[in-house]
This record gives sequence, C-alpha cells and structure tokens, in this order.
Amino acid sequence: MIPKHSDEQSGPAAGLLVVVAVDAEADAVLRGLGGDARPVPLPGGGLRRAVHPSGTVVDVLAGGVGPAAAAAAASAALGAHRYRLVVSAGIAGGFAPAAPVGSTLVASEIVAADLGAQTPEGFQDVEALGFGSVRHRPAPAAVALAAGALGAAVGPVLTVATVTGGAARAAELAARHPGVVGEAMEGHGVAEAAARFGVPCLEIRTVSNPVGPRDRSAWRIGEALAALERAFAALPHPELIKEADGG
Ligand SMILES: O=C(O)c1cccc(C(=O)CC[C@H]2O[C@@H](n3cnc4c(=O)[nH]cnc43)[C@H](O)[C@@H]2O)c1
Repeated sequence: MIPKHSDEQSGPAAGLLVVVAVDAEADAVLRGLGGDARPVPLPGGGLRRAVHPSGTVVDVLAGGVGPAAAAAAASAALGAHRYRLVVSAGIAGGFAPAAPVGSTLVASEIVAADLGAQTPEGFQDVEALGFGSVRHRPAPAAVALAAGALGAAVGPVLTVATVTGGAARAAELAARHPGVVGEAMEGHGVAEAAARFGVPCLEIRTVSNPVGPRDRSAWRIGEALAALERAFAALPHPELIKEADGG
C-alpha cells in the first residue's frame, strides 16, 4: 500500500474525491454540490474543487472512460492530494427489474466482471484462476447511509470493458452476479487505485439505459445526469466520510 500523505506534504485534506468519466458527468456532480468550482492542477488535468453546503471540500475528476483511464486518473489525484473517501460516479446501465432508467444505484460490491479467461468450463474470473481479485466491498454502513439518503437500489455494480449489447450476455451476467443492479466501465479501476492508497471507496451510479439488447432510442442520458446532480446535492457528505472511514 502506498503511504498516506502527511499534512506537511500536501495541506489540509480535500475530504472527498469523486471520479467520473466525462465532463458532462463532472458538471452534473458540481451542480449538485452547489455550482462554484475552481480548477486544481493535476498531471492529465480534469480536476475541479467545490465546497458542499455541509462544508465538505469535494474534488471532482473527469478521468476518462474505462477502468484503465479511471485507475490512472484516480491514482494521479490520490498521489497529489489527501482524501478520506473516493466515490466512482456517473451514468450506468441498469439491470431489470431493480434498476429502471433514472434510478440511482449504490454498489454493495464493485466487481470486474470480464477480468478472467474463457475455459472449456466457461468464463472463470482471475480470483477463481488463483491470480488476483475482482471484487471490492465498500463498508456496509456507508453503503446503507448513501442508499437511504438517495432512495437508491443496492447491489453489485459491474465494471466491464465492453458495454453489454444483447439479452443473452445480460442474462449471463445476472446469473453470475446474484442481485446485480448495474453495469458501468470505471468502478473497479477507481476502487483499485483507492485501495492502493488505503482510502475507502464507494460507487454511486444513475441509470441512463437498460442493460440488454442495444437500443439507442432507449438511452436517457439527460435524465441520468439530472439524477446524478440530485444525488450529490442530497448525500450527507460529512457523515458518509465518517462511516466509510470506519466511523
Ligand atoms: O453503444 C452503445 O450501445 C452504448 C450503450 C451504453 C453506453 C455506451 C457508452 O459508450 C457509454 C459509456 C460510459 O457510460 C457508462 N455507461 C452507461 N451505460 C452503460 C452500460 O450500459 N454499460 C456500461 N457502461 C455504461 C460507462 O461507465 C462509461 O463511462 C454505449
């Protein structure tokens, strides 16, 4: 694990780091936090700082699409600044019936769903193959606190490198991950980076499309971004940081 920063090295802790993929998601999160944000220097850019009405200092990072970009960006921010909690956030696909379009999700597990190998017995993840881990489990009390405040569905949220585009693949993922609520592309990368810095991590998503057969006419990105804005306005930021930290 990479040692935590000392105050002498980097000044007072920002509190919360929110890692999204693209600027439209960052803008939605920042609107929810109250609007005013200033850029913070970071190699690769994309970092803006806001203060929630609760007084919590929140850094919002647009780190790019996919787990590798998200992990690299989150590591850069975690290496440069002190945080007590990291949240992977953004829009996602929702698994029926738990996660309709416009709903909010909080991950009970952040799972790399396609990190493994095809074998004669079918897909096996790297954990089953004995050389890695595919799962991060956020603190249950923090998950419950966030979900209660947001009226969110709770369950595993998958991280995939390829968006699901068919009913058979959606059914296969649902069978392999009981209780699954969502699919996105960054959570596991962000969680891996946070773990290396010893900082707790949550994943909070709002649903833009159903997971299943590809249907561009069913995407509701504006609705999901509006839900993301509401979520970051409603989160009890100081209490959440305390819970995620272990109370
Ligand atoms: O081309 C498609 O069929 C398609 C369907 C859904 C999303 C995409 C994207 O390229 C968006 C990727 C972006 O948004 C997140 N996201 C949103 N919905 C999903 C999804 O159903 N499965 C995986 N990721 C999704 C993701 O985290 C990325 O940041 C294309």
